[in-house]
Amino acid sequence: MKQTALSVSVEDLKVPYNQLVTIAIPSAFALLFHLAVQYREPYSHHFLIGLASTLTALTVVLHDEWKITHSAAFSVALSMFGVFTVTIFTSMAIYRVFFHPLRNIPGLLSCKLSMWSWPITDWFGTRQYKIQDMHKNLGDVVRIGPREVSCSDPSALTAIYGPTGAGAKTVRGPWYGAQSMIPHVHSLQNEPTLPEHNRRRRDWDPAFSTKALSGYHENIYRNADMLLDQIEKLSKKGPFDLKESLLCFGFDMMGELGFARSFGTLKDGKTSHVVHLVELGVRAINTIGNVPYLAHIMRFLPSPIQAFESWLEAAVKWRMSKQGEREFVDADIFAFLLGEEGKQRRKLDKRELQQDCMLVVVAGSDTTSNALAFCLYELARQPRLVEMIREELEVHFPNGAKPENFDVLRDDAPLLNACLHEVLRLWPPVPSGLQRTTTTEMTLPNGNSSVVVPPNTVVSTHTWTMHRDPRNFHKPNNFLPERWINEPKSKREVHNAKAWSPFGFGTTSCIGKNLAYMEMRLVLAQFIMRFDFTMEPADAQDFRDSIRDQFVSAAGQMICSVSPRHQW
Ligand code: HEM
Repeated sequence: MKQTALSVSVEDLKVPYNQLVTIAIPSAFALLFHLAVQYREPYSHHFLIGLASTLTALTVVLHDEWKITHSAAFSVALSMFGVFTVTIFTSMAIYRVFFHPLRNIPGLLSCKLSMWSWPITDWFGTRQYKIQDMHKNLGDVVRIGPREVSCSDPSALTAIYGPTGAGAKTVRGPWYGAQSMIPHVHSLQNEPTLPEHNRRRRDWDPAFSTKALSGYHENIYRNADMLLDQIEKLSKKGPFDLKESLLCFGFDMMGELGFARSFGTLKDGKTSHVVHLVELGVRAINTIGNVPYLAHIMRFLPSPIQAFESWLEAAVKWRMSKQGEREFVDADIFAFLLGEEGKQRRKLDKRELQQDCMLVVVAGSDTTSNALAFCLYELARQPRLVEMIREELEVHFPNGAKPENFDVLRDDAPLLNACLHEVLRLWPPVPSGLQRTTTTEMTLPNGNSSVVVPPNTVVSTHTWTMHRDPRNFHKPNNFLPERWINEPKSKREVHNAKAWSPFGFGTTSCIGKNLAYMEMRLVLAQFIMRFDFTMEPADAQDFRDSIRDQFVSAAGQMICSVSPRHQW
């Protein structure tokens, strides 16, 4: 009877017994090795698949020497590879679901088995909803990856990001490694260990000191004026995408303050290809951040990531060639990072500067402009609230004149500031968790009990869930700025300010918080005083539906009707 390729017996093939043993022994060892190390070495299966491929290739290459036919060698190789990989994946699946130290923590089966469901979720930007649903249905501590847990109890902020205990010993999670693009080259945000991060952060701090921030006033005023003038111009043609104008403001600000170079988008009246490149690059990097080894492969293939990297390289080269030339600002952030200003404790290499360049552009632009867009989206639907803010601000804008010193907006405009706190609660620009990897056992609060996770577990708190949890804020899905001003009237009006963490927590929290507030206050106050604005319900719904979680939030068009107020 004619044998089919895959049903040949060893005897038929005449594969020498010794050669089979040569293949079988390392395979058996490989599997045992995998079973033994898969928790401590979560990527061991990649090494083993590589080994299987090598053995398979060897079988094919050596078929002459082993005196078996080419097709028989191919069949053996294929069967062996199949058996090998199926065994590894079965062993992985069984281990992850039934024997893993996190096996008792509830989670979706797809998450327990692998990280591969996340790239799809992240490409479509629905991570915040998926994790929120898991917390709603399964509890405060849920398993969102084979070795990853998310916590929605606010006291976990101290446990995970706090300066003492197990939190102080954590390192950045695997997502940050993928952001680095170049292995072992990090931005401040991706620096894996806390001591090294803290050393670097000391070089950044002077760029965000009170003195430095007052040096940025002129830039913020000028760019805010350009933004408002551009809005006035666009408003004459009918409803337009207000979010795009706010994005231009965010990018131009960070270009000037970051490395003394404006992106010039406010002048041109539209976002440039660089802005789109950054957005696409960030979306791609975030998507594959779940599977960090993919990021390092993608770097070598033509992709938005590669194009983004080339742009960063050119931007840093340009800035280094302009040492001492200060067109826009006395001392930009890069002046401190390059050691032109202040005392530099650690000289950064060119590739680290590129990573920091990405951090400045991404962390400082999208976050602030999105927060402003979300705030105006909420206010467009609450004209009474807008009137109340105007009443509050009238004193600072007598007869439409601008205040001489915008610090009054910080010190004497509680409702304006409450709107910003509230929008950062309801629509946090960084909605999901900030991964940390434990290096020692960590106890995570879980309602009235707690959960202990072992070293090498990836942990995070889920900002979106905590901000919209009725146990932390009453009517959590409503935009109610008054909650930040008035004392709760009854026990039912829960207000747990400790759950509010849009800027992260601890020593790695946002360095740009004060700068962001300065920009947002200035733009919001002037916009409200200068314009009336509305959104059609359908446009408002479209905007809301377009909001995506791409580590930093992203959103589609925000079509608004804006008209200058005659009093202004
Ligand atoms: C509303 C606006 C903003 C929000 C909500 C926000 C949020 C955050 C969050 C959540 C983190 C922690 C990230 C982590 O642990 O991985 C962070 C870090 C950071 N942010 Fe912001 N950010 C904002 C504006 C800005 C601005 C204007 C800048 C100016 C450049 C900035 C620069 C940074 C930097 C450099 C870090 C890294 C800090 C470190 O690792 O030590 N951010 N931000």
